[in-house]
Amino acid sequence: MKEWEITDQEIKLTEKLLLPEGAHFSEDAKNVLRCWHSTDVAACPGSGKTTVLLAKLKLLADRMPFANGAGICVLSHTNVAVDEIKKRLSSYADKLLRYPNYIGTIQSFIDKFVTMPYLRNIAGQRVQAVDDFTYAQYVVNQMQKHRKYNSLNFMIETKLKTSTQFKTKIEYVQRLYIGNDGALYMEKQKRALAGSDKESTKRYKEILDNLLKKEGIIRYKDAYAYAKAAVDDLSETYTDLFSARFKYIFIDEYQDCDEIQRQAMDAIFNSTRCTVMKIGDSDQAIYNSSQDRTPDWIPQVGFLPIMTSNRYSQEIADVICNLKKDKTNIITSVGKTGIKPVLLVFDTESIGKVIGGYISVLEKKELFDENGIYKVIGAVKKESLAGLKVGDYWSEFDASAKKQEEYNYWILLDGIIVNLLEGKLYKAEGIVRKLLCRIFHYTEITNSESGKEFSVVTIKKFLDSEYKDEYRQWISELSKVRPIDRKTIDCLMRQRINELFKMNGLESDDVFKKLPNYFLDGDVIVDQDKKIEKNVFIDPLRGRRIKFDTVHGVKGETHDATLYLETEQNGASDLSRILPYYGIGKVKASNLYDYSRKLAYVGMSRPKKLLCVAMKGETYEKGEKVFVGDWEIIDLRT
Ligand SMILES: Nc1ncnc2c1ncn2[C@@H]1O[C@H](COP(=O)(O)OP(=O)(O)OP(=O)(O)O)[C@@H](O)[C@H]1O
Repeated sequence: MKEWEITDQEIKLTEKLLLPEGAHFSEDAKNVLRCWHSTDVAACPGSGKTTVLLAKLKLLADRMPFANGAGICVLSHTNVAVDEIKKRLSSYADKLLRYPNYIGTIQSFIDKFVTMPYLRNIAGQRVQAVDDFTYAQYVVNQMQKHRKYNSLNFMIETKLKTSTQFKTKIEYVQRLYIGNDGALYMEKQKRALAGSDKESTKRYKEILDNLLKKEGIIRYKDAYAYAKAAVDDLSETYTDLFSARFKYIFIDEYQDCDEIQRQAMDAIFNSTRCTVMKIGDSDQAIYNSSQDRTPDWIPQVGFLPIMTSNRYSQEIADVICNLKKDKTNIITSVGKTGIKPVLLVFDTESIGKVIGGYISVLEKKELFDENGIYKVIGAVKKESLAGLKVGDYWSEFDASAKKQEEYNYWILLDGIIVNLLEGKLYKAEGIVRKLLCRIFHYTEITNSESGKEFSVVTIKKFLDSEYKDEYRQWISELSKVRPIDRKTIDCLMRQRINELFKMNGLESDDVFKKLPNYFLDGDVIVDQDKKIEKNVFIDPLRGRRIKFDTVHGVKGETHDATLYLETEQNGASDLSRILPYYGIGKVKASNLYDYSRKLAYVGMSRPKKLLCVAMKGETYEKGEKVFVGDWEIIDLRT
């Protein structure tokens, strides 16, 4: 790899392009900018990791094209890299986003270049991953079609007779799986249903094998296991191609990679032949669930640190550093501002005052920039979960808010195409249901059972009871149709949607004629910043736009002010679970403690100017002494 020489003048130009007026890169950030060999970069929230990555991309873009047609590869967990390039490096976007460069998500990269080629090789055809239900339908079909599966069929029927949990064979089959020991298991049961050498187990495996080789389908749940096998199967000749095509590889948010993703990255990219830079912060690993056992990322010896945070004040840094695993101090370039973090203490009677309390604090601290970013965030939003959640603080919060892309046919269609190309039929099918929900909405067809509009969940039940075979056939066709492009998929979708309406006697003419123009507008470009304005509270005092979101939703963002809401999961609150990191009580065995610590660390490190935390009275009373001095306490109970 070439160790590029970066002049001071170039750094100055990059600062001008990417940093706020008059700001400079710190010395440790400059070290990263000047480093062109493989290394890990570890840094705290707000240290400018994303900005440094963009700066490196700009420096590389200035040097493109590279010798031998080589390119760069930028991987992350969301498409944020692409969005940031478009927003902050717009004049370089064309150059950076085109071949031979690859910028996208880690999972798509692995699916596209590792898992799917492996499966295609085994199956001799393109493979699609389907949902559990569809897969079980295929399994049951096979069992009933061929006599050799009689013993397996008989075993399942016998078990089903005594089962109180399952009513149908499909429900039962959905829960079957082959364990690591090769035996046949039922989910959540410790004892195998049949050992690995038993006839029914062998036949079950045979069906899975047939479905892969003859039908070209796998269950998406099993894709992970296939990825594992695919990584082990990678040949040197194949990985050599990657080292030749990509000379500079940046893996952002590396802490969020799971075991397989880490193995895949190491197997694909040879860090002695190309520059592999892993950038991350192990304290911000929240992408994998609290059940995930992937060990924390430990940056390799000789890693480059970026120690100074450019986002928040020293007062905020001093209260969040206890949430770091090593609890070391965070130095800030902003220094002390005189604004302490604010704790809003409430109880059941006063929970309704929390948002008003936040607005009063914004007012008191004179934060009323009309372009300011004011957010309210919490870890738990799901309405079906018991316990405190974001919606309890604001009754109009909609946990299922739709994105703008759901309001345009072509964007939904492109989603179907992308997922089919990646072999994710189960995701494509989910989008087909979204699309049907929109069309039912515009044609004013509601669910006759409830009288309400269909949701992606209720429409599944409806399709299943009214059009089971037709819908299955439709989805199966989607997985087989070629080529997978706009024209073909559009044609198939229009035909099937019209058939569905005709069958139901809902519409005899072309239903697309009834859809609004904006829904069918082919020129819509989704702007991530202009998602439908759901979950925005317009404050009546100054008209500030206060956006409600989850902690996951604001990862990587910078706000002017953030209100972090206490929420509950599995019978306890996230804030009570972080008290031990401040010396109150002990960290218990549950992974939820460490997960809550990281969630709070990510959420509370978003604001530039003001951090507010809404805490229940009982949690506050347990940890009262922690807050004395460092926090301004506002008791809403009085
Ligand atoms: N050297 C700098 N001087 C001043 N401001 C900076 C500097 N570097 C970055 N910033 C600003 O600091 C904020 C945080 O930067 P950035 O989002 O790149 O940090 P990050 O390390 O990626 O954060 P996180 O880990 O929390 O996602 C942004 O508003 C950015 O514009």
